[in-house]
Amino acid sequence: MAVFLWKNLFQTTKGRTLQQRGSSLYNGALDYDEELIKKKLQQFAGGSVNLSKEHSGIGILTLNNSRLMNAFTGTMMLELQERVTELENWKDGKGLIICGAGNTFCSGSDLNAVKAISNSQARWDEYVHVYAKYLDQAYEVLCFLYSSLLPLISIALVQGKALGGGAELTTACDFRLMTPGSEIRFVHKHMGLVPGWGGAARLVRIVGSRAALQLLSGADRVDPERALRLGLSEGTLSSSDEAVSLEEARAWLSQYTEGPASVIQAVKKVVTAGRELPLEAALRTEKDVFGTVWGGPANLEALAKRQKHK
Ligand SMILES: CCCC(=O)SCCNC(=O)CCNC(=O)[C@H](O)C(C)(C)COP(=O)(O)OP(=O)(O)OC[C@H]1O[C@@H](n2cnc3c(N)ncnc32)[C@H](O)[C@@H]1OP(=O)(O)O
Repeated sequence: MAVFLWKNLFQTTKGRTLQQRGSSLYNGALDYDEELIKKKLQQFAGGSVNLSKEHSGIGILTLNNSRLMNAFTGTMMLELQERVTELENWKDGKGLIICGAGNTFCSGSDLNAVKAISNSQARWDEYVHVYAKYLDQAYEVLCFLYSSLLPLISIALVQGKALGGGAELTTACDFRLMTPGSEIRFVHKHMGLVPGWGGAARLVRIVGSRAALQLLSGADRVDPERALRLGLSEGTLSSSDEAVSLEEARAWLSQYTEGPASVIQAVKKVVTAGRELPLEAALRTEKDVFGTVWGGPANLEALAKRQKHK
């Protein structure tokens, strides 16, 4: 499965940046013009995805669609891709916190968009392609977030509710921190669905297949205590206040992002390779990444200081 996910991801990403990857997983005989599909996604407008890049090397990505509990519209999907591309090109970046505005995380895909697409007078093949693009966009960006191609240590700061695709988004981060009273819930079964943004495969890696099966087949509400027990969350923050919890998440992440960006990014790359690649390829990647830091400025500085580790 790991090999499949990795191959699948890299068949579409190898040698290309997120920005350059225009083609859809669903491209086939009924190939639609990308610009046309983009225009169609733009018809499902609303909300925004905001990025602030802090001097500390931590980026804060905020989903902002308070009217719909931060559900993902078509334009938010497009914006998410743009913001992640910006993060990909951020040389000083070390960490990322993903959170929702209005003190709730994300309620998944915009059900209005899904309904509008299926009710439209569009031809069936056009419907399939627009819907596929919507799904594809989310799937690809979340796979990218989870991969070593974006070498930032990431946290999902779960306040309020993370439902459906919102729960899937939390699994695309390295860590999850939850505020008191918050919940992660894979509600897909109740919608007649299964995860489609890569959330099931990642959940299995995080909590194991038995717990994942329970969470998906029961559409269980996972509160901070259960998430901690399952290893789905790293910790419960002390406050559910929006600003205070963000500050706490920042402080938590800073423990791991202290130091030069080149070294932190290299750490993330070797761990991600170990998580996703077959052993032989992971070992080779590690050797290659080592070569990028060995004799580098941080290494030379440490040698000059005669660093002791007492
Ligand atoms: C592969 C991806 C699969 C998916 O993501 S499928 C989508 C999964 N998500 C859902 O089914 C969420 C359905 N919504 C809910 O359960 C509840 O609205 C929710 C999030 C628990 C919030 O409950 P409350 O706090 O009582 O607030 P509320 O229901 O009055 O919601 C406020 C307004 O937000 C809307 N909303 C919430 N989630 C939405 C969504 N995903 N798409 C579109 N609209 C959504 C909701 O309809 C309501 O709008 P309005 O005030 O009725 O106009």
